[in-house]
Amino acid sequence: MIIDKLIEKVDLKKSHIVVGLDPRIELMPENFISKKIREGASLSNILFEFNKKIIDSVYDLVPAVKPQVAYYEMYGIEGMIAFRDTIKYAKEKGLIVISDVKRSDIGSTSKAYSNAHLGKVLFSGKQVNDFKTDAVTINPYLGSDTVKEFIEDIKEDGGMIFLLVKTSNKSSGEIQDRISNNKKIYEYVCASINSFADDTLGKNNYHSIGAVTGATYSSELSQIRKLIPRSYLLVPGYGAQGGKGSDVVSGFNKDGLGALVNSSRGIIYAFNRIGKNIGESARIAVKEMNEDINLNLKNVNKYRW
Ligand SMILES: O=c1ccn([C@@H]2O[C@H](COP(=O)(O)O)[C@@H](O)[C@H]2O)c(=O)[nH]1
Repeated sequence: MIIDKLIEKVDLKKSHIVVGLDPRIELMPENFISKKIREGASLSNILFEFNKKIIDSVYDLVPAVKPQVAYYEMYGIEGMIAFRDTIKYAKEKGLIVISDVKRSDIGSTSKAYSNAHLGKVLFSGKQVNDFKTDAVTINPYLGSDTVKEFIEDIKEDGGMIFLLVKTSNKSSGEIQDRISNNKKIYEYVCASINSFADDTLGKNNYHSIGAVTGATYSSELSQIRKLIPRSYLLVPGYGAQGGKGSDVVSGFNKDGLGALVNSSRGIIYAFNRIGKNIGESARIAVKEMNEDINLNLKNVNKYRW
């Protein structure tokens, strides 16, 4: 099961970090782009090579990466080729890949999304779902029938899903924090996560249905931790959105596990701050982030190693 492989890698690398792979041409160093253009590289190759530099520099330090599909879709077919190649390469380097696709739709269409990212699609005997990954993010606000389609696939194939619970953006409370029958809307999502989780418990006592909860809402993170104790939390919002190590510790359990903290811009564009090349800067930024999180976990007696 991916949840157990993930925990194995967390332990091996002593890291709770997910590196976000959100490539944007206009944020890449100019000399990198112009060299690639001179060499005749395609757009997909430029995007992939940028990600490859990051992956090659951090794969031994972190358990997982998270490509956000929007940064590939925006570049059309070329972007999606880079998305496919990035997933494949990251897996080859032993990383868990969480595709941030935030999918869901009516049941039959959810099934198609699930097939695309977690299942198996065959044509003429050949597997054609190029974007097959380890885990995906899901928007649960369409209701349980949409989520169940993904759960069928993870039960069959061992993958993971992370349901949006309390997102990191400024206005996430407009709907997610609304109260109905004395409960916030996101608390209903937590209850549904517990009810979906049957038969997905791994050997480390965490199940395969996780939740996305932003580092920018530390007290909600702490509450959500208690509401869904056996779920892994995917925690974006560290770094560029202002989240710090001290904000994310409430997302961890006493066993020192239970949360994966994502940073995208703070790592992949760290060359702006650190001044070394793309890869070296990303590596330094990951080491700093790891230290920050692990030190804060030690301070609250949740350091595992
Ligand atoms: O609530 C959410 C859900 C997803 N995200 C995604 O995480 C990264 C964050 O990037 P940074 O550059 O570290 O801010 C990005 O892909 C978002 O789409 C999130 O931020 N909040």
